[in-house]
Amino acid sequence: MEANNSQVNQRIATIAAHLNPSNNSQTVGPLGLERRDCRAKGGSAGFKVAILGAAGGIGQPLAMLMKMNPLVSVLHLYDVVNTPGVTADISHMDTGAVVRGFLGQQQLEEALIGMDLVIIPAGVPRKPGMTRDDLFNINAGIVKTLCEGIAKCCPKAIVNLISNPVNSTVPIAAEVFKKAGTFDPKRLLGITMLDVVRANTFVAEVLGLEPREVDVPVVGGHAGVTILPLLSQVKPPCSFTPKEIDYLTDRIQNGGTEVVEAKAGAGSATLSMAYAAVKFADACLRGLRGDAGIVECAYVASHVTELPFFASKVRLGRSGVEEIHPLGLLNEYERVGLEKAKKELAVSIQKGVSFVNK
Ligand SMILES: NC(=O)c1ccc[n+]([C@@H]2O[C@H](COP(=O)([O-])OP(=O)(O)OC[C@H]3O[C@@H](n4cnc5c(N)ncnc54)[C@H](O)[C@@H]3O)[C@@H](O)[C@H]2O)c1
Ligand SMILES: O=C(O)C[C@H](O)C(=O)O
Repeated sequence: MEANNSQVNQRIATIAAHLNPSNNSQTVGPLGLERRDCRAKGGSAGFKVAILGAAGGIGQPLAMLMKMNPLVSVLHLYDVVNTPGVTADISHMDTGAVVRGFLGQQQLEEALIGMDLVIIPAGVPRKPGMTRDDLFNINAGIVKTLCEGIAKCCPKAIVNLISNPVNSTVPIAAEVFKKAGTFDPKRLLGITMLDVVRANTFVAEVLGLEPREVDVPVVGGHAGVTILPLLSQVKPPCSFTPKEIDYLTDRIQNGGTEVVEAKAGAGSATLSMAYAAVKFADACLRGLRGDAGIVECAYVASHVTELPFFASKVRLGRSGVEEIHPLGLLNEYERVGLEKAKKELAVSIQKGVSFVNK
């Protein structure tokens, strides 16, 4: 039976009310039901994940991919702009996760309460000619504020920190958590997965292999010479000529700059970063679920070197980082690279620590 005009108008009005971006709290749904209640009925068992910076270049595709992840039951999208639109859009995807949007500082705490995993891509990206460290002045404060919220509202959450400069923002987060008395080194992970994703891609290209068959450990940090691919430890085992090693090391270390220059002022890697972030977040969630043998590279509080933070392979489990793998045997080329990486990392770490304790 076809609906008459007034029924159609009524339905349109209901849908419009449902989508009204000014109603940011998004509680009233069709049929007068609490939107969260009616949505939650279709929700799946799983983990609660918040994305901070969800309306950005990384945040949007990251939110879309996390909405597709069957391990996620609740997805909170927080940003200082545009979350009502992004939330309305993503919430129409017919996957299990219940999506809720939060806009502005006054809704940060609500966005964080009860979260199992918090992913942070909030902050400004590079433009051509800038280093990641040039982002410090803006992003340090953003990360500090967001981490204060995490310490208060979900101190047990696993934190995946994407905002640059990662080499300094992870120490900032650690200092904030230490001040709040909530620091758990197992639960704070700086995301260096994009370096691994790039390394797998570039190495596969050189070897003529399918990238998903390739596993390249990338250790150190996430900027320039601190990005140290261990080409002697590539799986499947293989060898490279000195020229190939120079080419691959340079391309992996400068992959971010390659994208920044290609985007010519329109930002840095967003799509490949969202892919890498989801790959890493999924590994964290599988670890939380209790899956065995989940090993990925991340920048964490570490005793692998004399530095307090270092990226290396870590085993993920129910409590986050359950084991930090040693670097293994390095060749001379990698030992020289390691010394350069440590020198730069020490400065970046100290800069982050001093920012919080100034
Ligand atoms: N770790 C990595 O491998 C990696 C890779 C790519 C980019 N990044 C970094 O990720 C960050 C984000 O990059 P992008 O391309 O998505 O930038 P973007 O500008 O497109 O998006 C950033 C988002 O953060 C939001 N934001 C700003 N201040 C905020 C605050 N106080 N609270 C919450 N949200 C806030 C902005 O509104 C924006 O929506 C940059 O710092 C970039 O350098 C890291
Ligand atoms: O290069 C950047 O500024 C963004 C990111 O760190 C990347 O590696 O792509």
